Amino acid sequence: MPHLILVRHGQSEWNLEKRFTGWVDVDLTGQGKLEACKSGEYIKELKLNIDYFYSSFQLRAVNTLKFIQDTLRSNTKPIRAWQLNERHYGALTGLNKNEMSEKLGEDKIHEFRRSWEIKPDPLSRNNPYHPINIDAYKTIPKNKIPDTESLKDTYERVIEYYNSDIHNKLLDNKNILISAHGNSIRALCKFLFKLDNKKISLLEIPTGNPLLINLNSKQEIIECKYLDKDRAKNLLIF
Ligand SMILES: O=C(O)[C@@H](CO)OP(=O)(O)O
Repeated sequence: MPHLILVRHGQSEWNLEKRFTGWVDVDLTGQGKLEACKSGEYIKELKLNIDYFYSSFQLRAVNTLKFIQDTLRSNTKPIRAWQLNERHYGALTGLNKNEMSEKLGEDKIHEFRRSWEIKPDPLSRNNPYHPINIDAYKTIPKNKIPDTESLKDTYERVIEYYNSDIHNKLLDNKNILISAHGNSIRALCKFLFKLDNKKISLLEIPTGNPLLINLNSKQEIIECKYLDKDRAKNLLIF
């Protein structure tokens, strides 16, 4: 019976500052590092052998995975996939979420954040926050780098990657851990739990709280739970 563990990175510097982050490569805060170590402890208690460790290209997910692997004393080389990156927030990138709610109204900002197809205006390629100007993304083909994304766009790249690289390993009974982001994990959950557009708009993913998904050999989900139960009340809507 294969296991899939999804972890959203620990609190980032811009989570703390409540800024739209997307592909900007910010690191973890002190609290985020603690959340990552705690995630490692919870995963260790499962006494599972994890065959593959994945992260996005982004520092906050890469470092969360490092803390987890250190806690597990695992030397397995992680696989980094840019397709697991956070949703690109376009022209909202870097702006403060509260200030933007005051300016454009809470409903509008909620629509940008949680609707399925609506996307912010594109971010100019001259903007220093644009991924083409960020070193960590140098190896990604330029024509694959978005200027803005809806959750639907994020879903398309995440699920294409999942189907081509991860699905077969689960079929082969391998245990997999993915360290990624709020919206790339929401995309995966929409696919795995067959959530409709209404349900996915209600799904929030907590930082540093591993979601354990147990599958059967046909890849049907038989159980799913957050490992930090105290921080998971009212969270699951699957
Ligand atoms: O800013 C972001 O990149 C994401 C995740 O932190 O935010 P939101 O929850 O608004 O989608």
